[in-house]
Amino acid sequence: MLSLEHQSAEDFRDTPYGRQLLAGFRRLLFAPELEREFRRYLGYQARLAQLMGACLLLLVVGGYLYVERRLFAHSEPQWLRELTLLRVLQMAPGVAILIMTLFHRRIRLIANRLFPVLLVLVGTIAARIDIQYEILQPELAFRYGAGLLIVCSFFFLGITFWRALASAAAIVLFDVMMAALILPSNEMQVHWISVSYYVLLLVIGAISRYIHEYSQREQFLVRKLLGWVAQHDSMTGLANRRSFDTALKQVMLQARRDHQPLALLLLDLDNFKAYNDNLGHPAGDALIRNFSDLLGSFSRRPMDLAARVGGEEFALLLHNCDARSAQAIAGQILSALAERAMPHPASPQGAFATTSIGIAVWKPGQTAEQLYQAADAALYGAKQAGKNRYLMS
Ligand SMILES: Nc1nc2c(ncn2[C@@H]2O[C@H](COP(=O)(O)OP(=O)(O)OP(=O)(O)O)[C@@H](O)[C@H]2O)c(=O)[nH]1
Repeated sequence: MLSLEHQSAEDFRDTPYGRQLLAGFRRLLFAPELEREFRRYLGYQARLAQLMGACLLLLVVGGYLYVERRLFAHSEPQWLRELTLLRVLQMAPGVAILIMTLFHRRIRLIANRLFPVLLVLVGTIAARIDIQYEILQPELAFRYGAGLLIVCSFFFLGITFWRALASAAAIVLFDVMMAALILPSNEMQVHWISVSYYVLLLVIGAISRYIHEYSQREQFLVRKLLGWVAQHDSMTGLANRRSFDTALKQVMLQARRDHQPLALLLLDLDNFKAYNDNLGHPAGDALIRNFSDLLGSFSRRPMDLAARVGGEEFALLLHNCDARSAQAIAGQILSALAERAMPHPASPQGAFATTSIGIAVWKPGQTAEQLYQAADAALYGAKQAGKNRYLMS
């Protein structure tokens, strides 16, 4: 990794993406939550490759089937019947993949788990056909189909390196087992040449896929980090004004749909200019971070949001929260800040840093702007009434 990138990751160690970039992922495995997210991303990214892979499989196997039926029509009817059945069985997963990739997202997610199994099935059938060709030794033989599928397992299905490796290894293993069962021992010795070829393809495929997936994972983390940066305030890690505005609209829609109350708290640190003037700007920054940390702990449920909406101005959006609960939470915030006892030598309100809070509860028909204005008016009222308190609109 470049030193500049390393530096950026260091700056974002508070995010799961930054932490993962710093921790590294040489084993091609993220922390569990991130790993799930990455696999979903990989599945969606690979949709086109999966469609192409399925079409290719149908085309190649269909072509083989056509030519084989013409070539062997007169010589080995029993083998031909078997071969036709095996080829049709090989085409079935291709059709299944085609159908599943065209379906809804959730079905595709389930389908992604099935792909390694289907691949092993197609590969094992290919190995079985190859062994039969070894026995019959016809003039023209479409052999090493299993080798082709070993390589394909690393590139077409959008499955992780480890799953692809396990699938490819399973194909080789099944091939060895079938050959040991079917071939006489003198022919088995020759078959080891095929096996060594499969192993070589497996190693080449695995190395290329490892390098490819490593850079895919890096890109994924950097993309996620960029998304995070666009939505968060860099100093505090809270949501920024832009993502707050978006979330407010979304949560309001949800509240309207569910007929649930929604509360907005606007918070402004008291006498912050005097704090800066007295203790210096870096100390002011530290107070902002400390307060953000406190406020973040009050955004506990998935649809709640704590944001820094201005210099020393914050917002707390509380889903399914009525006026009584909102006031109780505002009271808790004031107490928690008092408990932290952060000295404020220039505050007329006392020895420690305090905040004022304006509360507004959404009323049906109210727009996001109107709700914000109501909370802002309440905040102004709290300041006018002597600060270090909350006021309902
Ligand atoms: N250290 C620091 N100061 C900031 C930051 N953003 C804004 N400020 C300062 O915050 C101060 C806000 O001052 P005012 O708007 O007058 O508010 P106040 O002094 O808190 O007065 P009241 O709100 O009435 O209690 C200004 O001096 C800004 O320079 C920041 O990121 N870091």
